[in-house]
Order: sequence, then structure tokens, then C-alpha cells
Amino acid sequence: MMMDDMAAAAEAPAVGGRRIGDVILDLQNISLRFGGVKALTDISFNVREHEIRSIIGPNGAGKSSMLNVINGVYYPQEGRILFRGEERKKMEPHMAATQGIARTFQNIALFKGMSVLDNIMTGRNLKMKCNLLQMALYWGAVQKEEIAHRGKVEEIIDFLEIQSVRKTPVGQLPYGLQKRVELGRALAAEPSLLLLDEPMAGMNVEEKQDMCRFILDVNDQFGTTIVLIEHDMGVVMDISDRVVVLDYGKKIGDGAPDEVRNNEEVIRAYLGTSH
Ligand SMILES: Nc1ncnc2c1ncn2[C@@H]1O[C@H](COP(=O)(O)OP(=O)(O)OP(=O)(O)O)[C@@H](O)[C@H]1O
Repeated sequence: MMMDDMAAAAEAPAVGGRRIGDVILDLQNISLRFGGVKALTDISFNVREHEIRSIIGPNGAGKSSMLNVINGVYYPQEGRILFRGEERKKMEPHMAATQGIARTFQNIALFKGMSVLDNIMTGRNLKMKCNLLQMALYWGAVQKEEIAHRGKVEEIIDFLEIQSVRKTPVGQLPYGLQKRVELGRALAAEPSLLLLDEPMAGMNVEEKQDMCRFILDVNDQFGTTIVLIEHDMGVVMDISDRVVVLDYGKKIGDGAPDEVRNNEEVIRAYLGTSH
């Protein structure tokens, strides 16, 4: 092994069978304000390729705001964002999607009257090449493309073990399965960075276990980097490679689950809260 490779290997720990790679997202001194409200103050942390990186903190700590900064929904007043080494200038959410960043939401955002399959298909929109004119002129090509996309969607349906409900309107499914469909829609975009906003909120123990397994499988089998907001500490400590802790918009902890668990400031922030 060359010296450079050895240095890189030392920096990039192997977790399970996975190799954590280079930094792909680097957030430097991010501050975000809404009028007089300081949602985020001088926050820096990074995300490495293939890792599961969790953001935790009490209510109102700034977790969703941080996810929205990563996603390009909010642009911070201060700080730098580097994605794959390139500094990000002002951007729109669809630009994040074209860069390979997908997300799920705290509250399910699916078309309730549409089937599971069609909902997941909406996640392929960006991948579709045919425009309206081509649709009118080259029906054969459009059909071919549609078949390819459906194939991909069927793969995701198999992966998430929801074959039996593929034609069911999403609104008729139990909550846990709806959350799984939402994950499927995000996966349909074949993201390299997947942002999950409380994927286990409101789930029972069994549903949480299933969701944990799927998150780990996505990370493992597709190599997807995952940034996760989650309130369930057991889950966070179990599945994360590294955890960043926010409190009142400030970073109070950052590191491996064990480090964070034993951090005095983190323990103090959580005392007296329901988390
Ligand atoms: N669009 C907005 N306009 C004004 N204030 C906002 C907006 N979004 C968030 N805030 C404020 O920013 C702060 C951080 O909120 P944020 O939703 O990011 O916290 P959170 O950690 O995700 O909380 P929760 O766990 O309750 O979802 C809060 O004081 C919140 O009221």
C-alpha cells in the first residue's frame, strides 16, 4: 500500500463491510436566520461518502432547517457549502435533485389517491428524457423509456418488499407502509445522498425495525450516503456512523455514537426533554 493510500485508509474507517469514503458534503460556519430568529448559528460539520450521518437535538434545535440548507430550500446568510469539492452558489431545490440529492419529509408527502407504483414513479421524473414534443412525435421511444423506468420502479418495490400493495392507493395503507413508499419514491431518483427527515416518527416498534433494516440495506447495497434526522435515540445510536448534535441552533456535539452519548453538554441538553 502506498503512503497516501495508508493515510486515506486511516482516515476512512470501515464500518461493517462498508468503506467510509472522502468528504462529499462540507458545511462550513453556516448561519441561517428567519427575521430575528436564529435557526442556525455558525455550524460546521461534514458528511463522508457511504456514511450514515445523523442530526439530533431537542425540538426547535434547527435540525429541519439544516436539512433544508443541504437540500437547497434555504440559503444561509453566512457560511460555505461544498458538495463534492465544489462550492455551492445560490441554488433551488430542483438543483439539489439534479446533483443526486433526494429527501423524504417529516409529514408524508405522497399522492394519497395514487397507487404505490405511480407514487414511486413520480420519483423518476428527473430521469425521464422525453419532453412533451418528443412524446407527441415519437411514441415508440416514449414507450420504451416508460418501460425502462417501470422496471427500475419494480426493482425498488421488490427491494422494499411492497409487491403485494403495488396497485393499492397509498392513502389506504397503514402509516408505516406509507413511510416506506416515501422512501421508495426518494430511491427512485437513484440519489447518491439521501436526506431522511424523521423516517421513523409515529411508527410502532416493528415498523421501526423494518425501516432501520431498509435504511441499512439502502446504505449497504446501493452505497447511498444518508443524512438522517431522528428522535429515537436507540435507533440513532444503533445505525449511525457519526452523529451531530444541535441545540438552540448551535452545534454542541459531533462524533461517533459513543462519543456523543458521553458528551456532558449533550447529556445536559437532553435532561428534562422528552427525547
Ligand atoms: N420558515 C421559518 N420561518 C421562521 N422561523 C422558522 C422557520 N423554520 C424554522 N424556524 C425556526 O427556526 C428554529 C429551528 O427550527 P427547526 O424546525 O429547524 O427545528 P427542529 O430541530 O427541526 O425542530 P423539530 O424537532 O420540532 O422539528 C425554530 O425556532 C423555528 O421556529
